[in-house]
Parts: sequence; C-alpha cells; structure tokens
Amino acid sequence: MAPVAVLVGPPGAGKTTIGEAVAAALGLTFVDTDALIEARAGKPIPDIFIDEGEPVFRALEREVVAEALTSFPGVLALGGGAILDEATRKLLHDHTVVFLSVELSDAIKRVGLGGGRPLLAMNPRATMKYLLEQRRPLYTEIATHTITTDARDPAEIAAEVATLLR
Ligand SMILES: Nc1ncnc2c1ncn2[C@@H]1O[C@H](COP(=O)(O)OP(=O)(O)O)[C@@H](O)[C@H]1O
Ligand SMILES: O=C(O)C1=C[C@@H](OP(=O)(O)O)[C@@H](O)[C@H](O)C1
Ligand SMILES: [Mg+2]
Repeated sequence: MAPVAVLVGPPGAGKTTIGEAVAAALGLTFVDTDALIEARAGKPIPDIFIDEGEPVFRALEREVVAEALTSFPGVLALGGGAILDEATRKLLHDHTVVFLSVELSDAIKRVGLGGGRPLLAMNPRATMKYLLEQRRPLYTEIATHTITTDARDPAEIAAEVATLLR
C-alpha cells in the first residue's frame, strides 16, 4: 500500500491544511509525518529540537516517511524539510508528489512568528528566504505536480488537488 498522494513544500505552503481537506473530499484518511514523529518521540516537535537537536529529528523523520511511503494508503503530508534527505527523495520518485509552492511574502504571512516551527523561531523572514532558495530545486526535482498557492483560498487549492487525483 502506498499513499494516493504525497504533499511537499515549504513551511506555510499549506501541506497540513490542504492535505486534510483533500483527504476529506476524496473520502481518504490523512496523516502528517510531523504527527507520526511526535507520536514516536512522545513529545512535540519543538521539544525534540530542544532536547535532542535537529539531527535526531531528521533521523526520526527519515524513518517515519520511509514507513508511510510503503504502508499508508491515504493522503500523506511531509514536513517541509523531509526532502533534504537524499534517500527520501529517491523513495519519492515512485509516488504521486504534489508540490504546493509558496513565495516568501505569503509563507511569512501564514507562519507568523513560527507557529511551533523551531527552525523559524529566530529571524523567521531571513530563515524562510534561505529555506525557499535552498529547497526549491529539491521540491521541483521530485514533484509530479506543482500547484501555486499564493493569494489563493485553501478550499480552491484543495479542490484543484482533489481533481487531479480523481
Ligand atoms: N492558501 C492559504 N491561504 C491562507 N492561509 C493558509 C493557506 N494555506 C494554509 N494557510 C494557513 O497557513 C498556516 C500554515 O498552514 P499549514 O497547513 O500548517 O502549512 P504547512 O503544513 O505547509 O506548514 C495555517 O494557519 C493555515 O491555516
Ligand atoms: O521546514 C522544516 O524543516 C520543518 C517543517 C515543519 O513542518 P511544516 O512544513 O509542516 O511546517 C516541521 O517538520 C519541522 O518544524 C521542520
Ligand atoms: Mg505541516
């Protein structure tokens, strides 16, 4: 069993929000790998970063993503940085991968001052600018579909994703 679709994109792209809506529209289950990581670690993501550090978070992320890609049958949202891992990107080549793109201005409006995202806790605008530049080629490399989300309503984006999956 594999996911019907895997949503990727930077923080604030709407992976969690759109993923839930698409799954509901198609009568599928939804899971976010961030939630799987929190369940496995037994603590929220900011606490994993504080107590164990980013490398431990990334190792947990690699594990749960690999498992979900072979066993989860619904709509799967990844954390924004999951695609930094080369092995994860290779695994994604066999899947329907929807890249929700967002530019700096809307991404910052949406995540505010970080919203539980430890990487954005300091200098959110400068960090987001760096993340977008560093990761854009990686999202593009693995995406089978790209959907622009800037200045668009979540319901409209979810309807577009649901249509392409039907
Ligand atoms: N298209 C959109 N327009 C406006 N706000 C959005 C949109 N998509 C998501 N949001 C809001 O932005 C925030 C981040 O969305 P989220 O789904 O958590 O993004 P991601 O999982 O990609 O980081 C949430 O508060 C969500 O309600
Ligand atoms: O971009 C990143 O590296 C991260 C994004 C977060 O998920 P969202 O993309 O859903 O915000 C979460 O996995 C963690 O805070 C790290
Ligand atoms: Mg999310």
